[in-house]
Amino acid sequence: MHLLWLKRDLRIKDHAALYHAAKQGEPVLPVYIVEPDYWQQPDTSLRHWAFISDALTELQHEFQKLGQPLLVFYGAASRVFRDLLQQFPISAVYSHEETGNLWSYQRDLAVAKFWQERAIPWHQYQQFAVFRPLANRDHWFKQADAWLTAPLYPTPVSLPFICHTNWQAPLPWPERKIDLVPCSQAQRATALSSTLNTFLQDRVLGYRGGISYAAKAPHSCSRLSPYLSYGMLSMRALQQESWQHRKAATNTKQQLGLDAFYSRLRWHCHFIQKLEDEPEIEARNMHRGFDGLRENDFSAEFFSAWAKGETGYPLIDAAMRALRTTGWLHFRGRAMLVAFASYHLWLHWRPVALHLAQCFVDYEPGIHYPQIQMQAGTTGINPNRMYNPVKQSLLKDPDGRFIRHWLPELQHIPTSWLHQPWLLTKSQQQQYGCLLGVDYPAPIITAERAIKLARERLKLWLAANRACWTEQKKRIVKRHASRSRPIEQRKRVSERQLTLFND
Ligand SMILES: Cc1cc2nc3c(=O)[nH]c(=O)nc-3n(C[C@H](O)[C@H](O)[C@H](O)COP(=O)(O)OP(=O)(O)OC[C@H]3O[C@@H](n4cnc5c(N)ncnc54)[C@H](O)[C@@H]3O)c2cc1C
Repeated sequence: MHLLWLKRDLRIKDHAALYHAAKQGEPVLPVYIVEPDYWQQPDTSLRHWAFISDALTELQHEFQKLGQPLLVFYGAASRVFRDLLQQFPISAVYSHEETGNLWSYQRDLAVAKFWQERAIPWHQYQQFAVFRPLANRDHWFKQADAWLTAPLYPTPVSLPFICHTNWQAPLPWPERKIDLVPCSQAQRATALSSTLNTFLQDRVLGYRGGISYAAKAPHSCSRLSPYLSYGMLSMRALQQESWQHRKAATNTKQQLGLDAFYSRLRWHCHFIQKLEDEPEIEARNMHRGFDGLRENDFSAEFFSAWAKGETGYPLIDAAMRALRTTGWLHFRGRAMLVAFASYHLWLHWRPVALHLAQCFVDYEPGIHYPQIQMQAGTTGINPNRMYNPVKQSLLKDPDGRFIRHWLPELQHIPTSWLHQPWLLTKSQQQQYGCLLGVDYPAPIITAERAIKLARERLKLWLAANRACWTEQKKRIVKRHASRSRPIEQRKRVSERQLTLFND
């Protein structure tokens, strides 16, 4: 009998591990494990669980139709496997490779040892264009193309029955000592097909012009991230389906939208490959030359204001409060929150990353940590993007729709003052029903002064640490930078990530 271990791959379509486990007609036992230790990690939250538990319910319907229901166990993976071995004649284990957090990396090492000691093979398959191991990035684009355009894995038509299921919805919630307040408007796992269909058929028309505008983004973006993060949707299947739509598209807006979407999808695997190649970047600066830069300056007061959406900068606060309520934020909003925390507030990226990881329903470690480091300026290969919070506000929420929605206390302030409410006189504040420091915070820092200070700090730091700089940078480019041709064939090496901001 084959054991199918489901992790962040909660689907049956284009499922390499299921396909291989079932292809000889051998009985397959599908198992999901809720690991209590995992749910104590500081980058997890019950928002993730709310989505996963619905996804498991959906998946159960699929497995029941195939003939063998899904089993769910609570406990440490090795302990669950030990118990299963006593009940079932398991001859091999099948799963997808997981590029998770440091905890799941260590867990997988322990699990590998467990099966090895029992001489039971554990077959792991790629679920993204992420290669294990990858010597360097010279040929990654080509390899990724080949992988993403390869045929999808067929789904078995049926599975031999082994045993009845051991659970029914709703599954018990894992325990967590401290957690965020629940997310009242989160995306649901049950909405996958409507999200995908409305996007490809209609919402993609607004993708190109809408994804960076705070008020338009929730509708214009695909909103497929949580389905990709927990593997309800296969990345390869999505790429191929969107490509088919692109080929059939006759409307220019639709073509441009699908082109932009298709290129964004590419960044998914590109970023996950970074964490796969260097799992330590979850906790350490990608460029070690930045070690020590911000560690000793952490302000708990600034962090708390930022994390609650109470900095006094309307666009920043609206973005954080939207995220806390919905569990989602568009790319530009995420980048801006990290940049503001890193440069204006001079906070180290690690606590910032953990807070956001808990907030995002779509938390995907492989995208999250490399993106956080990029926005915090610790990769050594990306430009420092210090967003001006007022300029961004005027550009990306010009009529203040997003700000007014998420900061109702600013509702009656005219648009001309909305982006900088601190410029209102006392009597204007009274007139518009919003007293600064009472109804809405006064700015916790002065943006211009904070950025000047950040620039000076960086300049001094770079001057003092120049010696180790170039060697480190070369190492990072070789290991992590995207390129369509090998380094030797290029005149100038630059991170193509820049294209992410051309919208
Ligand atoms: C600091 C920071 C942290 C982030 N953390 C996460 C995370 O934990 N999980 C996550 O899925 N995304 C993360 N992103 C990337 C991006 O913001 C989200 O993928 C996107 O906003 C999700 O919404 P969507 O599915 O509607 O995106 P769309 O614009 O519709 O894009 C479709 C898909 O392409 C991929 N994608 C899009 N943009 C990027 C990008 N810049 N980098 C990598 N992949 C991308 C995602 O899989 C996304 O679902 C982060 C970005 C930043 C700046």
